[in-house]
Amino acid sequence: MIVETPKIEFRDIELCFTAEDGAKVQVLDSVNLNVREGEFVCIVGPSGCGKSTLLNIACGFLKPSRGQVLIDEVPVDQPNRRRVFIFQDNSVFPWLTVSQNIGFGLADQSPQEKDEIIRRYVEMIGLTGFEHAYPRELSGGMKQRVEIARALASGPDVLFMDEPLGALDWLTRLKMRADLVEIWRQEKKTILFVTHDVEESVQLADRVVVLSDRPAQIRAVVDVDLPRPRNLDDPEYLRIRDEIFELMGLDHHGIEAAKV
Ligand SMILES: Nc1ncnc2c1ncn2[C@@H]1O[C@H](COP(=O)(O)OP(=O)(O)OP(=O)(O)O)[C@@H](O)[C@H]1O
Repeated sequence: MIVETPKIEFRDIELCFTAEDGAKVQVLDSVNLNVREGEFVCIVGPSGCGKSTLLNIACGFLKPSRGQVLIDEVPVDQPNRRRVFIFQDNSVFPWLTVSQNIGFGLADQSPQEKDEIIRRYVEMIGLTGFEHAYPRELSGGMKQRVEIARALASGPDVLFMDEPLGALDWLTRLKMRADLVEIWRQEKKTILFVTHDVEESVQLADRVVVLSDRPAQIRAVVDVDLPRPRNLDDPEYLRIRDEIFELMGLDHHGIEAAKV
């Protein structure tokens, strides 16, 4: 029997912060999770439960109080340029053009290789014609595409994404989700993606990790075994979505009614 080595392994992660008044705040409790190479895993859970904290530990920005994260069987103890973190708040450099932003991390390549990589990612994110534009000339969605392209161009093997579409309007967000699926299909990177949005998680992920209230534990890991691109009217898609809502203690029908 072949036992697959996980790409990312969370082993019994606990994290406590010390608040301003000295009180201990436990954020994560006994989190165990294996992520396979090339897998797209979404993390959902109540606001403030510890989703970002978990990602920050995996990326090496924070040290757990107990347990450890391993990537390729090596304990994570600091950030590494092969693992890129993408935040909700766009952090493209305003003084650089689209091409310069995308090429920013490419110090080891020849000028020809660099141009080729930039061209490839400009095309992939659909910004051909905007190579020389500055971020101030781009919409929010376009800037977020540049951010994703910059991350991919640097050749990471793992992408940590913390609500990367959270600041976008609804329509742009829908489009970006579809684009993200396409980019992931082409690149096959391992992605750990935090979102508030259950629908988004079911559209994107191979598996959805549902966290409990703080201190967060893994309440369930839900497989989304549906072909991509996903049909959002597919009864199985809707069943999985509603299962996750239920796991989070939410009634999807109630939410729909509340929107009216
Ligand atoms: N540096 C810190 N010191 C003390 N407490 C912190 C610190 N960072 C985060 N926390 C607390 O840890 C908890 C988890 O925060 P985290 O940002 O991981 O939650 P989240 O699930 O990502 O939240 P949201 O869904 O609202 O983005 C929160 O209660 C937060 O106040």
